[in-house]
Amino acid sequence: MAHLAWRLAQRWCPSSLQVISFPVVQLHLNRTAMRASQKDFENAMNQVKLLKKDPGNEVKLKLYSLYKQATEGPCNMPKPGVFDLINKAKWDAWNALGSLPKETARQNYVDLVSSLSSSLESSSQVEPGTDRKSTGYETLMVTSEDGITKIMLNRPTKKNALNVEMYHEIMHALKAASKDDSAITVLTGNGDYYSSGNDLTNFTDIPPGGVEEKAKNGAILLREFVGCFIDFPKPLIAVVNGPAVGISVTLLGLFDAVYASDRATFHTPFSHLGQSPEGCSSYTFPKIMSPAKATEMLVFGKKLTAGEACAQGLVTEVFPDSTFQKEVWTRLKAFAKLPPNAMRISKEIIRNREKEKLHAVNAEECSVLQGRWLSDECMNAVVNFLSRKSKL
Ligand SMILES: CCCC/C=C/CC(=O)SCCNC(=O)CCNC(=O)[C@H](O)C(C)(C)COP(=O)(O)OP(=O)(O)OC[C@H]1O[C@@H](n2cnc3c(N)ncnc32)[C@H](O)[C@@H]1OP(=O)(O)O
Repeated sequence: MAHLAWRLAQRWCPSSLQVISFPVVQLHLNRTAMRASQKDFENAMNQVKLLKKDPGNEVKLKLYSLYKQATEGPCNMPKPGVFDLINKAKWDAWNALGSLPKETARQNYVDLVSSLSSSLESSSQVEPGTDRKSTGYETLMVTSEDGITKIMLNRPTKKNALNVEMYHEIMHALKAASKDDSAITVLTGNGDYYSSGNDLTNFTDIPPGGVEEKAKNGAILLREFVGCFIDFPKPLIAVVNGPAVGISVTLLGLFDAVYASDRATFHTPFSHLGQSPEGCSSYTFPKIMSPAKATEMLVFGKKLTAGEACAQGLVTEVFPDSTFQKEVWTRLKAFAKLPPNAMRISKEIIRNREKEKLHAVNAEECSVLQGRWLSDECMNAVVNFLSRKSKL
């Protein structure tokens, strides 16, 4: 799915998309007061070809659907099958426009392209070192304020599942946070979930080299991703605002503190999914909570409440959901006032003892998982989820 938008774009803009850093775009899709001419529309199509960076699937689907509506009118494709995910996404986007008039679609397309271009100007005006909100991410909201860089997973309608784009954006945000002037970094989720873990549709975008290549690429991505958490140099704190699943749980063993709402749960259903532990949890969990308790989670998929996770040492402290945000952020702001170099050096001395071991564990876990992703057990579990036969 990650490359869906590129394919979409190339279908109607054959030359490669080259772009801009991409912010949240405020669209007014029903604006009809102005009417874009055919010339404006053609100019906008040419502008899209000049974009330097992938603006993300959701926007590209929007561009695709508006283009189709503007040129062909209401959706006239037969509805693709449930497993034909790419064409289904395109069909859904186009069909959602209903009977929107061609002229309105043309205007909305022009507006969208223009907002993409102007977003480049506004984001480039942000001055480094001041409180700022990053607009360059599609799957995250990143803000830096009061000495705290907050990385918020921002796919609430998908329970903050980590798609390929989000893995890359988190790595990018962590690298930026490691160099910015904030004292601490926080990872949290937008909406009711902290994260539902790996986006299971990641398994559907099969490259020309087939499932073996897919599994190999997944293992490379995962190793690099987890490596960023192992090496992160500043205090890294998880603010677990709701349920956490899979990799969003295992990674907690690499954080320096974990604060959870009493609404949060912690679930690693790897055996149910035909998979195996990652995020260094095969090493960190037995150390944190005892081998037997780790086995209950990682092998038998026992879901823990926030209270249980705290009793077992995975969570630092639990707060009532009604006061969670207020209490946690008050505390984090106080932490962020501590001398940043001292905090960094203290973290370094704690982490350095374990770093080599953690990287070795990470490599081994990724290699084992690469094999699991090719197993019938895993493939059946993914197909069951995608065909909505099973949920956790
Ligand atoms: C390359 C690196 C790989 C690293 C590997 C990591 C391993 C893991 O992380 S394993 C964990 C994988 N996660 C799951 O198995 C969770 C699957 N999701 C669910 O079981 C349920 O969605 C839920 C229990 C989390 C929530 O159920 P609920 O009924 O409240 O909401 P839904 O209607 O199911 O979800 C809303 C919406 O979000 C989509 N979605 C949620 N989680 C995922 C996910 N992990 N992958 C893909 N999509 C997900 C769900 O399909 C719904 O989408 P639609 O509204 O479009 O139907």
